[in-house]
Amino acid sequence: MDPSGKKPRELGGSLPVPNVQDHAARPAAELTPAILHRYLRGADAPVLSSNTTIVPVVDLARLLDPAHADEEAGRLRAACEDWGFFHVANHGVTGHVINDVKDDIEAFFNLPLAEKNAMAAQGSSGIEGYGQAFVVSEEQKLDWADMLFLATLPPEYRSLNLWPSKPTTFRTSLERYSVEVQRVAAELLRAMARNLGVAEEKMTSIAAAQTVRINYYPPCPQAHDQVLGLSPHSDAVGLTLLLQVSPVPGLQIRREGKWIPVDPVPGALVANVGDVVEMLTNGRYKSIEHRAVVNARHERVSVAAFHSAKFGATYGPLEEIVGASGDGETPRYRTIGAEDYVKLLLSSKLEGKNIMDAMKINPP
Ligand SMILES: O=C(O)CCC(=O)C(=O)O
Ligand SMILES: [Fe+2]
Repeated sequence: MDPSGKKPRELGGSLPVPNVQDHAARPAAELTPAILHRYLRGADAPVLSSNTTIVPVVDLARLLDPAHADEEAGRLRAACEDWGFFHVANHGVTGHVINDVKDDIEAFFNLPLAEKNAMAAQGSSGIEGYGQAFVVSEEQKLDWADMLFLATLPPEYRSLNLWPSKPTTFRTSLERYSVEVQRVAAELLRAMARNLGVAEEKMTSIAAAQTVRINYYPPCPQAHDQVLGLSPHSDAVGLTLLLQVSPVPGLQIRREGKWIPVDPVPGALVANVGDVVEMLTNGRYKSIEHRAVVNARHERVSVAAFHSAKFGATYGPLEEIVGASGDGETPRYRTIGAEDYVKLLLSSKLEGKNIMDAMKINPP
């Protein structure tokens, strides 16, 4: 553990891969079988259509209103225990802040490739910047997406050299959005702490740091049903808040062996419990596997804001849940320093719940 709590440098990196937006922009004939092969996967579990299963909605304004807080907290508890995913309505992030960040993201991805590549992640120096993360072998199937991954909070964790300076408003728009979303995360975590009967700080501390992953999924006219925009994974963080920038569906969650679409709800964010909350709650709240599919004709953009503790913290089942001297539930996860946890994450392929499997002890 780094007692200074500073952001460590060499945490691990990702292998360089082709730019997907560039592939998609070229004439179809240039996308040869040899190129496409790196993206093609086999068939998977069936997808339920969105009108058969309804993902829960938590209304943040009601959660913060004493007249409705208890009822809404019950909804939040059920969503965390049973789903791990929910829409957040009335989150209070203004349309203005959201539209600005949307416009600036669109303008960034419309820049010529060379200008975007100037923000590219630098080899093994981390996974921040423009490109693709979590590519650890040449054999691994690739995702049909490019991304811009940036540490946003606290400000001292930022690598500003990788923050686009074009469009000129990008940095201020992203900063404003990131602060607002961190507030939403902290409010949700505070309500979760009350539901769990643990000290608020134990949960809100996992919104102290934030990274943002902006996913750009180009259309995939060939074999889009055999290609994924983002491989199945669970988020290795505390709490994720996702903005589905485009009206195009793509996000799916794994539930009872099926993939369920979580289609964009105008004005709402999508929240999901991450692996760290699963560990802290000793498995009461589950971090659910999810993926993104691609569309044959339409591009799709999403912005995931990941919240976690600052470096220097440790992650493990909370004392209030497992007891200080083994008098509570049996701990089902080991305890690990936040820095070692990030190293474990960055040395792994993005695949299912592999990080959680590495953290499990005492299976039930
Ligand atoms: O694009 C999406 O809807 C999912 C993004 C996601 O799961 C992630 O960035 O971790
Ligand atoms: Fe995710």
